[in-house]
Amino acid sequence: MNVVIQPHGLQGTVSAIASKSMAHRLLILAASTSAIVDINCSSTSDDIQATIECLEALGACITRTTLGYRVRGMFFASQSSLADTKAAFTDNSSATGDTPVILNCGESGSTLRFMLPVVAALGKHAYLVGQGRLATRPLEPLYSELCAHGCFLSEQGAFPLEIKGKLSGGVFHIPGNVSSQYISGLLLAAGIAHLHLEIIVSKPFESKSYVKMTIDALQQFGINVAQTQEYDDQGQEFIRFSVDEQTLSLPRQSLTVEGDWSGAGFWLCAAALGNPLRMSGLSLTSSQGDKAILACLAAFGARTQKTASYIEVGSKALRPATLPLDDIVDLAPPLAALACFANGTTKLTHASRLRLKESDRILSITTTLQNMGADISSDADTIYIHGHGMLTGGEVECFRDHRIAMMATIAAAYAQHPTTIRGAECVRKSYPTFFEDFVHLGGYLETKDD
Ligand SMILES: O=C(O)C1=C[C@@H](OP(=O)(O)O)[C@@H](O)[C@H](O)C1
Ligand SMILES: C=C(OP(=O)(O)O)C(=O)O
Repeated sequence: MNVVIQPHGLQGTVSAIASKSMAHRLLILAASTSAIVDINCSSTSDDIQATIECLEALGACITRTTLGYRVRGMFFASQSSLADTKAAFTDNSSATGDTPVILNCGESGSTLRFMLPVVAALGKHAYLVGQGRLATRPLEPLYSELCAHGCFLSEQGAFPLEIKGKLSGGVFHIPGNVSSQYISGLLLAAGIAHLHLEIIVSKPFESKSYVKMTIDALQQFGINVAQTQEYDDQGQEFIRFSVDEQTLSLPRQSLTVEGDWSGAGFWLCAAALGNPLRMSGLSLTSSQGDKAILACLAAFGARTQKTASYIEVGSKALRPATLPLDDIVDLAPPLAALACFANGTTKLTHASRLRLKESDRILSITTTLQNMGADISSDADTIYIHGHGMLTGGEVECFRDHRIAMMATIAAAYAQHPTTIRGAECVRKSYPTFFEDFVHLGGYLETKDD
């Protein structure tokens, strides 16, 4: 799908979609019980759907309800005591059977990096497949650590990726600067398989709030994760996450997937460019690191107002900012778009892991915004946006990357001339209703076939 955006400011109120990061975690945990768990989740996406399909292939049954999802855990048996997930795990021979299952992770890095340890925890034999850039996104050292702890995996870098064996507990070493999803996946696996597991995470530890989200999700299922800060023999600091052998317990009531700060970042940055815009459904006490968008907007000089029921952002004269991305990597696209409209040089630092996403996002951000008239450059770890208070508009590709399509759209609404965005359907990965919300906020859009 190609869309043509005419310059026209956005205004009004929009509700946040559900956090796909939290949806993955709660769905995986609910699916690993012997019970039925209701999860309130106001929206879905291709990535959430990929996780659901993998969990169904592993034996869970997940149906869409008016409020979200009803999950019947993979160890559910009508006669079983709902609380006794551990016994179900041990007794259910089909859970450790050797008949391979095929798990399609779509383009979702989270799904792949969570499913590998989860499948290993279940002792299942599986072939994981996926699309787009997923096969070549890094798996090291999760891959080697799984191999060192009882699993066999086929060669990495291509699909299908076979995994078999049963994950054993022990100590796992993960550097903190490749993907926090390795740590989250292992913690989920420990909760599911009642393992004693320790993860030593070396510094720098980036995207750490995503691990906090995992710990919060596990806590909702009664699993506690201890976290300590320690020093090795050379005096180097590291973080140790430890999980004892614990059994998943069932939440007493239905769970709720909170609003998504990462997707909200696009609308909140747009609000700093023109008319005030309000967002509902976002929690200020969320563990999502991307709630730091409000601090980033303040650094640009935008006006932000927080109330119990909504967040409002309004424009003021924008100034450039220097912002480290290490804990807010998914906010790079909207922040880069916003910086084009400030006068002066914005630096988005600690950006190197952007190269490991659905596209090489340092390349896709700079190319896309350049094609819309931006003065932008990069080196290995920083994006420099030399803002001139305007963009011209133009014609751009999305690199099959949802966050690039959404970045181009908000930038286009405030550019001087129309912008054609090619391949805009990729927003489905995280935010299928993005263009509906854009139109609801007053955006001018035409769809155009090739
Ligand atoms: O755990 C998660 O839900 C995510 C972790 C982050 O990835 P990395 O830790 O690989 O940077 C983030 O970019 C991704 O969109 C979602
Ligand atoms: C990188 C992302 O997700 P994932 O790693 O799950 O593919 C994203 O949503 O921007």
